[in-house]
Amino acid sequence: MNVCIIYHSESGNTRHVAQHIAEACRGQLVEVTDRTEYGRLTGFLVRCKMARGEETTVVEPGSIDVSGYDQLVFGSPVWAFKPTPAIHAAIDTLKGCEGKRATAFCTHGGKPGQTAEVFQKWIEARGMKCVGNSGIHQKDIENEKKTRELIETLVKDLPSA
Ligand SMILES: Cc1cc2nc3c(=O)[nH]c(=O)nc-3n(C[C@H](O)[C@H](O)[C@H](O)COP(=O)(O)O)c2cc1C
Repeated sequence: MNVCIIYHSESGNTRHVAQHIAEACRGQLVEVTDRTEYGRLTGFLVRCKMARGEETTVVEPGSIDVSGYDQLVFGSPVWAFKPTPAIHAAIDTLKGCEGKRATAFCTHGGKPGQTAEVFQKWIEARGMKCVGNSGIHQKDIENEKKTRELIETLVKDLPSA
C-alpha cells in the first residue's frame, strides 16, 4: 500500500511520530510549514484563537497532489483542543484526494479535546473516507509500545520488517 503522511509540527513532537509511521509503512512524508508570523508575546493566544475558530493559514507547500497514493495519514499538534490551522489548510488544498482512505493522529499535552471529531469533519468534507483517528501524549512519543499501537490504528497491512 502506498501511504502519504502529511503533517504539521512546530516543536518536533508530531514530526517525530510521523517519521516512525513512515518507517513502519514505508510511506512518503510531507511536512507542512505555517508561513504566519506569530508575535513573540501574543503568539500563543493568536494560535489558540485561530485553532478554536478552525481557521486556515498560508502554508508551504501551497497544495499537495495525493492522486498517486492509496492512503493518507494526517498529523497535527493539538492547539486549543483542535488540529492546527496549518493542517486544516493542507487538507483544504489537497489535489486528487476524493474517495481515498484517510486516517489522522495528534500529539498533545493531555487534553486533545475535539481534535479527532474536527479532523474527521475536515477529511470527510474533502470527500475522503476517515477510517481511523488516534492521539498520543507528548510524554509517550518515545514509548515504543504506544507508538506501535498508534501506528496499527492508522495503517492496516503494515509490511513486515
Ligand atoms: C498554541 C498551543 C496550544 C496548545 N493547546 C493544547 C491543548 O489544547 N491541549 C493539549 O493537550 N495540548 C496543547 N498544546 C500542546 C501541544 O499539543 C503538544 O505539545 C504537541 O505535542 C506539540 O506538537 P509539535 O511539537 O509537533 O508542535 C498546545 C501547544 C501550543 C503551542
